[in-house]
Amino acid sequence: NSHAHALNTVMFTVEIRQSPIDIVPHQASRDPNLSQIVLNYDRCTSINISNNGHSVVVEFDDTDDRSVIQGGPLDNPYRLKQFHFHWGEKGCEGSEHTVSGNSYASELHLVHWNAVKYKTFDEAATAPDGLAVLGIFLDTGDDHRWLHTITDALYMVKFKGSITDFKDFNPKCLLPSSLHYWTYLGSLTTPPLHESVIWIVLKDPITVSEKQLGKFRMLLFTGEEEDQRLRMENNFRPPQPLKGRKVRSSN
Ligand SMILES: CCc1cc2c(cc1OS(N)(=O)=O)CC[C@@H]1[C@@H]2CC[C@]2(C)[C@@H](O)CC[C@@H]12
Ligand SMILES: [Zn+2]
Repeated sequence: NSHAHALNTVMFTVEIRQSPIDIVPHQASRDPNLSQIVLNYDRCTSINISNNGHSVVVEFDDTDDRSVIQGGPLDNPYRLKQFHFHWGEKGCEGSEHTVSGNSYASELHLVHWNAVKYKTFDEAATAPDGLAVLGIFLDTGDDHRWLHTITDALYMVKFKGSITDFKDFNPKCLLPSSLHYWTYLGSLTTPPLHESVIWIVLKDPITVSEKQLGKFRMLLFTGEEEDQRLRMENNFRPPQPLKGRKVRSSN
């Protein structure tokens, strides 16, 4: 009958490489073939900052290879497209990846795409080697010297759907001192959860103050026209099953 027919045409996607994950350092394998990652952000061009209803996003001009990440697990340079953050409602949780079960207060994702193999970001976002996301943990402590450039702009993008110019910001100022990393094959952490991300998670966090982090929590999930005002917080996905994947560690 039609019901049985409908059932056997339903597509089931098998999810085997979902993100984030809990990273257990002593279970990660040191791979001598893993070179250091190289970030060429010196000619990067930020364009705007926006609230997409999930996070606050800074977008870059990705029409050429002016800002790329390469080396490490990557076979070719990947172009910087955007960065965004995930955070909690209180300091003890907010990151997406955890380390031996421990969360950080926030996590920064620098998103790059494989413009050598794919024509557009959206096409790359559905390919198994399409995206490379550099994850950086944020710890709470002293003020971060450069984060104010971003937190001072957040009041301009309070509502979902708001966007404003954000020029000449170089994300190099958000990197920790060491580029040691863990790497594994994973996915987007929000729907449609495409399994298209080579994750590179830096071992060392950067430090920001509670005051600076608090400014992210004044953003809203909701738009200006909506009567409900939902504070943007806890926009992180919990760790997903490893399903036999290997996490590799840089030297
Ligand atoms: C990696 C950063 C990123 C990209 C995308 C999402 C989420 C993302 O953040 S995360 N945390 O790095 O996974 C969810 C929406 C996705 C987008 C990639 C491009 C799309 C798949 C579009 O084609 C349609 C929906 C889009
Ligand atoms: Zn993210």
